[in-house]
Amino acid sequence: MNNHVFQQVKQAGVLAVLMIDRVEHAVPLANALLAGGVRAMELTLRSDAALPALEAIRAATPEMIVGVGTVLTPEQVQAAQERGAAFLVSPGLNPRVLEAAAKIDVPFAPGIATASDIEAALEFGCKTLKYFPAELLGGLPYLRAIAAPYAHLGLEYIPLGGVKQSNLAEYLAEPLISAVGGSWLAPNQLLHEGDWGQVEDLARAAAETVKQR
Ligand SMILES: O=C(O)C(=O)C[C@H](O)[C@H](O)COP(=O)(O)O
Repeated sequence: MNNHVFQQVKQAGVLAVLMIDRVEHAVPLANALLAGGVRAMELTLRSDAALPALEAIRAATPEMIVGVGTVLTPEQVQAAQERGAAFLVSPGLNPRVLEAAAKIDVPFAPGIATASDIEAALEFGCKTLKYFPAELLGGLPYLRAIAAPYAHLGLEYIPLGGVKQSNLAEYLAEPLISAVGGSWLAPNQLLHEGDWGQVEDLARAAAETVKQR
């Protein structure tokens, strides 16, 4: 599977995970993240606004790397790719969905929580995997344990779920970690209040931590 976009996500270091329910929030939000130094984001398909938001962000801020998350069906793979998603992510691993992504060569990071999940992902050539829900599964000690047998394969992981500014540096210091994702960068409350200044501040703090990597 086509994995080069994940090298760009790795360089970005952090991935802002967003639940956008109003398309008009999309561009100011992307601008605030970029102003703070965060240049990768994932729009989750949990609302109808996600795909129109993707189009709006791509048109207004081409420098932002925009992926789509919560991709649960082959139809969603197609729809996200048609609108220009740079990469796709899912909470779990669905072979039908991965097959659809492989067919059209769109980079996909499936969710993994066990060694069996990692092996299923390998079947589809995925090299960057989403470790979800990272903190509840046991954080880095658990990831190191399940990743160890596959160390020679060069897999990299994006932890999501319970990661925030306070544990960001710890995750980024681990060589298995490609980039770190989470919703802490753009909490729903700030979106609803349109507090883009605060989003920019959160992004700046995260970007500073990435620089010290
Ligand atoms: O549905 C998906 O595809 C997702 O990406 C889910 C997110 O990974 C988590 O919701 C992020 O977890 P928090 O940062 O703890 O809020």
